[in-house]
Amino acid sequence: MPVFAANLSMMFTEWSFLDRFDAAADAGFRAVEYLFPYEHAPEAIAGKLARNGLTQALFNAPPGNWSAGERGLAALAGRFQEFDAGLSRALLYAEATGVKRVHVMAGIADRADAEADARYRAALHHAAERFAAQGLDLVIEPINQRNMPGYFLNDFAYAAGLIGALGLPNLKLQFDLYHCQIIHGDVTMRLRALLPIIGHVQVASVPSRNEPDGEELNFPYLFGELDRLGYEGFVGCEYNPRGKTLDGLGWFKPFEGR
Ligand SMILES: O=C(O)[C@@H](O)C(=O)CO
Ligand SMILES: [Mg+2]
Repeated sequence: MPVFAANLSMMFTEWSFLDRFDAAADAGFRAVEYLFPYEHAPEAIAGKLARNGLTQALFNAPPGNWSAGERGLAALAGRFQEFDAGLSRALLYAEATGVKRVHVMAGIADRADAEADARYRAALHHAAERFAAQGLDLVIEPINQRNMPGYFLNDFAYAAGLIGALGLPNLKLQFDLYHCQIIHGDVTMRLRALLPIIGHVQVASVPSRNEPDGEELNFPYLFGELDRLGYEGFVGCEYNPRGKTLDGLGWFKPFEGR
């Protein structure tokens, strides 16, 4: 059965960020993920993980100025120094939390722009080498244009081609079923084809991005498919609860404590 990681940027937001760790553990989660840890001291987060017996499944490297609309720096011109400083910051939190994979975002840029493409490849190469030295995977995630207009990495085939072309053993795909269904559909066949390069999975129902319990996707089938494929990584629960987080955990009952 999949090992689910509660996404603390979206779930348990009734609690303050640091209290979300306790709430997730009390609800039966054994792992957590979130977008960004950087407003909190690494030791504070490490303490919460340890006290609750939680595994840190994933977080994102600093994305630039998020509140100003930036969504990563890897493909952007003139931002390499800031990008690299962000990697150092992520590595600090990786060491404290024991996380084994970090999501590096591309940024808002035109994928048809050959210079942006070259910058993105060079930045990923650099970041993957820095991460490898600390035993970490670097994951990249195709994101749909409805949620993130103008985001550079907006296609699963392009991401897979890039991972293949760079040939870096620790560069992997973050396969968010929600984005895959919106961008392409045919989720099961893509999971099957891309399994060898998948480093992390995330889920939410489509189109609402609420609990993974229905709408366009058949989650019991997809969770079973991850098992049949032998996927051994985490499945991040990156959804906005319809109401209170705890009231929406019916879908999770069969997996509690795993
Ligand atoms: O799917 C998403 O949006 C996230 O996984 C992310 O990392 C960027 O928002
Ligand atoms: Mg995602």
